[in-house]
Amino acid sequence: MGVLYASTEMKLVNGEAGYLLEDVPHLSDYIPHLPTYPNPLQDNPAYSVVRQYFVHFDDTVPQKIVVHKDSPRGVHFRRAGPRQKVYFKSDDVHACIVTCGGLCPGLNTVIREIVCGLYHMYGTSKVLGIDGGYRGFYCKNTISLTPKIVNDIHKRGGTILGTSRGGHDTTKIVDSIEDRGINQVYIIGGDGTQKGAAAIYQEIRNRGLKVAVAGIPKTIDNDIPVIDKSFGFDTAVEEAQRAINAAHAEAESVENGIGLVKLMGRYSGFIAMYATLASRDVDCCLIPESPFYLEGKGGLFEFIDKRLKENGHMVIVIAEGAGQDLLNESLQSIDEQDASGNKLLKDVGLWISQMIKAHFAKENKLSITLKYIDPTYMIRAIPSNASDNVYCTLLAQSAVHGAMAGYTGFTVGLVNTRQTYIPFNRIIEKQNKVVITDRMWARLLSSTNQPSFMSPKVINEVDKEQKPSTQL
Ligand SMILES: Nc1ncnc2c1ncn2[C@@H]1O[C@H](COP(=O)(O)OP(=O)(O)OP(=O)(O)O)[C@@H](O)[C@H]1O
Ligand SMILES: O=P(O)(O)OC[C@H]1O[C@](O)(CO)[C@@H](O)[C@@H]1O
Ligand SMILES: [Mg+2]
Repeated sequence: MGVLYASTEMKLVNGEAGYLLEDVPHLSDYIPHLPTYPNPLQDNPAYSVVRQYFVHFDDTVPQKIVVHKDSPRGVHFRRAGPRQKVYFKSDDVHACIVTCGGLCPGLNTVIREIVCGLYHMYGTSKVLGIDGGYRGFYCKNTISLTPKIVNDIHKRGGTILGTSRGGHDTTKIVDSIEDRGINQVYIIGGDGTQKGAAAIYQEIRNRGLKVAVAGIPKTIDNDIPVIDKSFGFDTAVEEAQRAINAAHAEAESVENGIGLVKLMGRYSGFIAMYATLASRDVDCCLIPESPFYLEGKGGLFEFIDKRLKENGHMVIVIAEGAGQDLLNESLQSIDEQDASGNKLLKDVGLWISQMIKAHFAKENKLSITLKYIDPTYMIRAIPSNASDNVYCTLLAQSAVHGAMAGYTGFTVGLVNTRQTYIPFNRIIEKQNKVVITDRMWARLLSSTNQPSFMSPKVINEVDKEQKPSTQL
């Protein structure tokens, strides 16, 4: 195998038959002669029964699992898990955990399992919670975290540490890490947070500090690339069913009833798409990736008219980022941003409700009853469900194993159902989006029987722009 360092950030390892490992940085890449220690897990009775508990140094996971007989082996990521040797003595570990960005089911579970993993698996006893996101590093007091303190936090929604947008000041954050003597930093957050984590890792490396930086990707939007799915997504989709059920009951119970549900998803329509596929009561799903129009032949109004005539009621699910171009045209408003620089969206649910009502009221076309349900924050402020709880536990443990083994500048994530370490660069280079020329969107169209609202010419253009997304 040949090792290729394309830059200080990318660590590529070439192998035979087109094998490529997109490796993660290691503390020993920039600090020579680091001592190693036997992994304390080898004496842990809980794990002693497992044959080959430690992950082999050469274990990697392929990004693509569908291959042809002569395909190159392609991109691989380092398999996550405990290593035979660790780079920190248990007593020397001084870890911290921070949560940033919007809420997501499972945040507290990840916090709990990092703390318990560090204490119970590695015998460490110094873990700090950073209060209120990135700015908490330099303008707030820290919170001491012990297994007792975090014992039942996984049953609560939100984050016990608090969170925020904006306030990322790399120099001040790394000064604070250095001043406090922190040597493992666990950063839980979405795409913006992972960009911030990459900047912190780079500054730590520039200063030559023995500090491991591990990212744990969180977002209900599922807009983080490479990974199979982000934690909290399943819980959010499940909770969205309650809103869709309510919309369906309301619509079904009156003549020409329309139930309209707006779901989160700023740039990616995964929640709307999966909630629609799961429910089977939805007649039309609108997402940011699939443009649509209202008036005229093949437009949304024509479809509503048709469905009401066929069924007497209908349910529409709209992602909050859908149709923003139409909304901006119609309201002629200016763009606003939140503290992190994310575009602040107009309420497309309210707008489209008004447009639909106005359309059918015009010339007394049809008497409709429209109920608009906006469960926005309800789907993300809840505790994680059972499957997300298990997922969060594995992610947290993988992050702890990785940092203890001296890896840094990585995000943990599931790739083809295996826990892996992915370099920050790959995680932050683009956003994961629904690819509307993929099979999944076709499945949705065939389940709702809605039109694609797009001409073949537009589909071709979209095809050129979009590459296949991460499979869920
Ligand atoms: N390019 C960047 N460089 C450094 N820090 C960033 C960058 N983008 C965002 N951040 C910081 O990351 C934190 C979270 O970012 P953001 O508000 O975009 O949420 P997020 O992590 O993307 O989560 P979500 O969008 O899912 O709620 C903020 O404190 C923000 O200042
Ligand atoms: O209102 P807030 O907290 O800024 O967050 C809203 C955004 O956060 C997300 O939930 C992602 O975390 C998006 O779906 C949504 O657009
Ligand atoms: Mg984001």
